[in-house]
Amino acid sequence: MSIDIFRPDALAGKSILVTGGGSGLGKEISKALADRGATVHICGRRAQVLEAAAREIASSDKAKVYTHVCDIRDADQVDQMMEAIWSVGPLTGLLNNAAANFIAPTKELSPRGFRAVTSTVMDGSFHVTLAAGKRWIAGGLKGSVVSNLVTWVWTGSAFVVPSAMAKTALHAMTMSLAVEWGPYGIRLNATAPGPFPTESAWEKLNPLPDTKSSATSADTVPMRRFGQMRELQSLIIFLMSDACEYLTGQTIAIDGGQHLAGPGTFADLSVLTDEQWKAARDAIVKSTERDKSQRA
Ligand SMILES: CCCCCCC/C=C/C(=O)SCCNC(=O)CCNC(=O)[C@H](O)C(C)(C)COP(=O)(O)OP(=O)(O)OC[C@H]1O[C@@H](n2cnc3c(N)ncnc32)[C@H](O)[C@@H]1OP(=O)(O)O
Ligand SMILES: NC(=O)C1=CN([C@@H]2O[C@H](COP(=O)(O)OP(=O)(O)OC[C@H]3O[C@@H](n4cnc5c(N)ncnc54)[C@H](OP(=O)(O)O)[C@@H]3O)[C@@H](O)[C@H]2O)C=CC1
Repeated sequence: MSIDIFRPDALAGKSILVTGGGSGLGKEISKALADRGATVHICGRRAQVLEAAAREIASSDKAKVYTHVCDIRDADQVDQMMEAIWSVGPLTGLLNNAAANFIAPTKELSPRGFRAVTSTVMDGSFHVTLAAGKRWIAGGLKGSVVSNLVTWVWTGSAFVVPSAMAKTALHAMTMSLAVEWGPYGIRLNATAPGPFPTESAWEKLNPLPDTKSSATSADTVPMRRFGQMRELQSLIIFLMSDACEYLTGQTIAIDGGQHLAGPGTFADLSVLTDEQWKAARDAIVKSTERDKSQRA
């Protein structure tokens, strides 16, 4: 049966775990999944944050939202959470969204600082993916894993090296398990969002107003704006739905073209006026005419 992802009940019958669903992008995406009819499980380390988020997510009487206090860095805690979820009903989808990050010169990072980020992003997301995947395989169930990554999986990024490394590891996990688990009907895809300002990320990545990086600025995005939550919500609904089950192993950038507009391209020329473009053309024609005049 084909699924229309624009239907309000496109995710009816789905049960989806959103890690880090208590705040930021995870909370907004959870709202959209619940709105489309999915049962939503959210996890994080702060009970009060999760409870407050659950009240927001369950805005309609029909929505079912479950909260789980779980530190995804701890594989035993993850397993206990999965047991609790499966006692309600099996998941059909997992959004690896929980993350840790901060800007820092790499030479100043302590081993604990490095692990604070990588153990959450890489180890934590792996623990959750494995805990869901082995239950799907044992039960003969299909599943969809989506991971919120970042465009640094293609470009790398200075000053957030543990995050860039750990997200790139998840990009490799997405491609690798898409192949290994494809025969079981388990799909793995990922998103690579550009800047979608959230309170927590901006506090950690943009702590000083006068040292704003182009990474967290709209000016360098070809579309000249930040991402809008509904755009990321639509992409995740699509990836979690049954609309396009042949799609697996892909990391999809949703960044207004930001990562393609790097300093090694001519992206900065988008500020040129028509007059400047005409002057540039005239100068190029002059150069070409000189070359031609020197040919035999
Ligand atoms: C291209 C588009 C632009 C936007 C792209 C955005 C891409 C990705 C964004 C994100 O992922 S944003 C997510 C932001 N959210 C979070 O980080 C939430 C979770 N964060 C935390 O829990 C903390 O911030 C934490 C520091 C990451 C971890 O906390 P934890 O309690 O586990 O650790 P601590 O004991 O506090 O510290 C451990 C260790 O880390 C060192 N450290 C902490 N902050 C810094 C810093 N700013 N610089 C250098 N080192 C730091 C700390 O000193 C500890 O090390 P030791 O001193 O004990 O050796
Ligand atoms: N905002 C943006 O512009 C972009 C964000 N992204 C990605 O999107 C995702 C969400 O980012 P954003 O909403 O901005 O960030 P937030 O900081 O708001 O969200 C991170 C969430 O992860 C949870 N979390 C952190 N550590 C753990 C842990 N050990 N166990 C369980 N939960 C944990 C936090 O809850 P708690 O502290 O209670 O545990 C929090 O709810 C991240 O993966 C980020 O890398 C990617 C590109 C751009």
